[in-house]
Formats: sequence, structure tokens, C-alpha cells
Amino acid sequence: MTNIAFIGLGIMGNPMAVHLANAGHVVAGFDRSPERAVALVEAGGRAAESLADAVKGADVVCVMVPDSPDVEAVLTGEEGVFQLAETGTLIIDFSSIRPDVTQRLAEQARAVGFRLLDAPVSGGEAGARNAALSIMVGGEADDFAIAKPLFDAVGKTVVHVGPSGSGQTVKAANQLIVAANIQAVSEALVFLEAYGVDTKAALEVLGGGLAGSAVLQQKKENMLSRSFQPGFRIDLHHKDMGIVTAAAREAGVVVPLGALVAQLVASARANGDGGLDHSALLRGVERLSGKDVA
Ligand SMILES: NC(=O)c1ccc[n+]([C@@H]2O[C@H](COP(=O)([O-])OP(=O)(O)OC[C@H]3O[C@@H](n4cnc5c(N)ncnc54)[C@H](O)[C@@H]3O)[C@@H](O)[C@H]2O)c1
Repeated sequence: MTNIAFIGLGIMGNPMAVHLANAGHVVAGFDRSPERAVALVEAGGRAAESLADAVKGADVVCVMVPDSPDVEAVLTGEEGVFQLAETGTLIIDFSSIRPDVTQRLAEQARAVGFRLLDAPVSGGEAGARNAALSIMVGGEADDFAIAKPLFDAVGKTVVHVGPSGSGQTVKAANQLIVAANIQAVSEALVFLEAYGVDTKAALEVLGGGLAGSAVLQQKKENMLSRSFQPGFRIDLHHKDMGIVTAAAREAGVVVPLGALVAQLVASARANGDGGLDHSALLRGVERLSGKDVA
């Protein structure tokens, strides 16, 4: 049993904190929007009133917030974890952020007596709800071993991929593959519709062959019914494609498909779709094909 502070109880953090409480850990959750702690309290956790309240007595602090500046604020802010938690606390950052920011934060953490693992996840809201996430972990092997039972409570495929920042680099690659895959499925769907094909049947058979993917499996209902409630917001995928393209540039590698998809994600945002699920890239394909998009 571990005393856990869980900061950020949004679409992903909420079910993850609940799974940790269900696994018998003592979980204090904190979110800027206090109503997000309701499910955790129902699962036997505690709704902390502040970050300071959450980290009181915690052995492990989990963070699941949107972007690099949010993680920086949670860790290094005046009322942040480095100021308020007990020295020696293990921090697990599940958020998807820039690898270079993670590395810098890990160094800062070490300098003030904390340990930091980057542990971004993949599998979407469904993966979080079903405790079936893929978790790509960067950091020290000893810290990974300590955190493994917690990872196992929220994930199915848990891999230590290397030193600090490696988890975020793998996650960036993940986001490139996912965005390109959604774009490809979207184009295929609009193409099939143009030929009057039964798209439900078509996606079913495509899913059983080499074109099958977790994206196709998880997102086909959204796409067929044009219901794009998130899920994973296009705004967040835009953030991730910025990470991919900047990191590729930094490494001197060329990712033409990544760059194209990054532009298509940016276009979706510019058209007001930033708050929709990333499967709404389909709307961009429809726009490009001259279709009316409600
Ligand atoms: N949604 C997905 O399918 C998915 C999948 C994999 C990874 N991710 C990644 O997980 C992270 C979280 O995504 P999400 O979809 O849960 O986002 P979300 O916006 O639903 O949740 C983020 C939560 O963090 C809270 N928050 C932000 N700053 C805070 C602070 N300083 N103190 C306390 N709470 C704070 C917000 O109030 C919000 O409830 C992102 O980095 C995202 O890229 C999301």
C-alpha cells in the first residue's frame, strides 16, 4: 500500500486515480476543478483541497496535466511539489510533454532531493478506463522497479524504455503514428463513401487485415456516427505534433508525414475543431473534398 498524491483528474487522470484507489492504495487527488475528484472519492480516495494538502504524507506524487508548462508549474511553482512534498518522494509524470523539459525537470528534481520518472501513456480514454494503458517509462531502473506495481494497476503494457526523457521520446513517436493513422482511416472512409460502399462492413473487414489498428478499432464508431466528443482533444494532439516536429528537427531527422499531419491537425484547430476528439481529423478530409461539415 502506497500513499499517493494524484495531481490532474481530467479525462485520463480521473480513471487512473480511481484504479489506484481500487488497488488498495491511499490516494489523495487534486485538480483545479474540484468536481473532478467525485469518482475518486466514490472509490475510497480523498479530494484534496490544494496541492499542499494532496502531497502531505505522500510517498509518490503522480502528475497528469496537459502540457509542459503545466507540469513545470505543478513541480517547480512557488506552491509546487518541489517546495511542498517531502524530500525523497518519487514523482511519476504521466503527462505527455517535451522530452527536453522532462530531462531538465529530472535534473532539477535530483538537485533538490526528489526522483522523477517520465511515464506517458497511450491507449486513450478507453485504455485508462479499462486499466489497459501502454506506459513508456524513462528514468532510473531502481525507481521504475518501485513504481511498477502502480503502473500495473493502470496499464497492461509497461516498459522501461531508457533514461530520463526516453518515455517522452517514445510517446512523441506514438503520437506521430496515431495521427497519421487517423488521417489515413479518415481518407479511406471518405473515399469509400464516395463509392457508396457500406462503410460499417468495410471498416469491419479492413480491421481484420493488415489495415487493422487500435485507431481503427477504437475510433471507427466516432467516425461512422460523426460524434467527436473527446476522448483525446485535437488541441492536445496539436501540442504533441509540435513536440514531434521540434524534436525531429533537433535530431536532424526528416519526418515528412509527421510534418504534413501536424499541418492537418493545425488546420483542424484553425477551423474551430480543437475541442473535438482527434478522430475529427475526418472533418478536415471532408472539407478538403468540398463536403459540407456541420
Ligand atoms: N485524453 C487522452 O486520450 C490521452 C491519452 C494519452 C495521453 N494523454 C495525455 O495526458 C495528459 C492529460 O490529458 P487529459 O486528456 O486527461 O487532459 P484533461 O484536460 O482532460 O485533464 C487535465 C486535467 O489537469 C488539470 N490541471 C491542469 N493544471 C493543473 C494544476 N496546475 N493543478 C491541478 N490540476 C491541473 C485540469 O484541470 C484537468 O482536469 C496530456 O498530456 C495528454 O496529452 C491524453
